[in-house]
Amino acid sequence: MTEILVVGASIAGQTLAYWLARHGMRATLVERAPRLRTGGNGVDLRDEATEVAARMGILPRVRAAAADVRGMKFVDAADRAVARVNMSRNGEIEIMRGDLVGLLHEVAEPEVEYVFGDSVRSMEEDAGGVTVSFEGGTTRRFDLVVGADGLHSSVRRLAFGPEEGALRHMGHYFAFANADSALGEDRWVTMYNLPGKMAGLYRSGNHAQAKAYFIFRSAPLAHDHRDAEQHRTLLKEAFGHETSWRVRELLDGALADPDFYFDALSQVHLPSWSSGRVALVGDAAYCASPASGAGAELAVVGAYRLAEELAGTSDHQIAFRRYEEGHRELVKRKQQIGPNVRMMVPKTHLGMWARNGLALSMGLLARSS
Ligand SMILES: Cc1cc2nc3c(=O)[nH]c(=O)nc-3n(C[C@H](O)[C@H](O)[C@H](O)COP(=O)(O)OP(=O)(O)OC[C@H]3O[C@@H](n4cnc5c(N)ncnc54)[C@H](O)[C@@H]3O)c2cc1C
Repeated sequence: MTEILVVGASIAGQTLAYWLARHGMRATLVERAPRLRTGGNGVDLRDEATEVAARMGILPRVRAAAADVRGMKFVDAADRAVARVNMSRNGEIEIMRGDLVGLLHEVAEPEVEYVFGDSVRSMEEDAGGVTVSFEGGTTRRFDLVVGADGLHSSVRRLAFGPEEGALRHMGHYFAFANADSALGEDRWVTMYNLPGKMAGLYRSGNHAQAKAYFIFRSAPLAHDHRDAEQHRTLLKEAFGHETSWRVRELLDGALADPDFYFDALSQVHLPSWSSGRVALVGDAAYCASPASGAGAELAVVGAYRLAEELAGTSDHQIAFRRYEEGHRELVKRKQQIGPNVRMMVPKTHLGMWARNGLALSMGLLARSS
């Protein structure tokens, strides 16, 4: 039986491990965190990703847990909505990231070996397989290894070299945190802009916990993605002197939140998603960034395709090539995030005015049609 190590138990990793097991392969999932990481805001499933969820038997529960957000509203400093954009769903389902991670765990757990609190220290490949040394001190042998360990993938670093070669800085930094749930309007994403910055609130109809988020434009900063204290300092530098709207309140809450999450808005671009017996899936291979609204979709569809291709041939090189050929086009489309970023974070007052005018006319059009 083919033995596959999948590194990272989130959306890509759990989907992949589930389908590998369904195709008769043995999947071991190793997750660095001591338990599932359930933080984050809403993520979207649409088109083929929704079909994959249906084939996994979780679609009714995904729908039941859907975030129930009506749309986005742009507010002024006095918290008045200057424009609203209703979200036209067209079959798309928004679900809190943690809920999706939990549902995937429910179906994968009976089929898959989970190892929490450990990670890969080194990998040595030979003609017959890969010998993996774990940080916890054990050594095991696998036929293949798949990195599903996110934007700052360790598997990618070990098999493809330093992450600087893969990451593309998209000119912004972002942060998410829990917020005072009395703030914001139920079922609306609220965005408040200053030139090159946005502070916002996310209130889903199905979840009591409000979420705060921040985005700001910046050239690359000397930034260590593991250093939470430094992240707090950088966010404070970007927003600490802003007193308008609710920025101070949201910032104070975010800085005190242990689940605070900060990173550069980055994408992953690689000429190939595999090297020998090691492949990558999800953000590790082709992160499109949270501004794409497509991270979960790319992860679910990519994982499903990779498992299908591995099931279709005993030659992993052919499978890896077919997975890539089948998935590149979707990735390329979803990595085009320029319009989303310009809409969320206009650079100037004029840009904000133009965006609000456009949003207003879209709202009026929607009302009259
Ligand atoms: C805490 C968190 C919050 C997020 N919030 C949002 C959000 O609000 N909106 C949004 O659009 N996207 C968010 N994302 C990113 C989003 O989950 C992905 O874009 C997308 O769903 C693809 O998922 P993935 O499984 O490829 O990667 P991820 O969801 O990033 O998962 C990677 C997994 O690998 C684990 N891992 C990392 N390094 C190692 C290692 N060396 N060894 C073992 N395990 C490792 C991580 O702990 C994590 O569980 C978030 C990611 C995380 C981790």
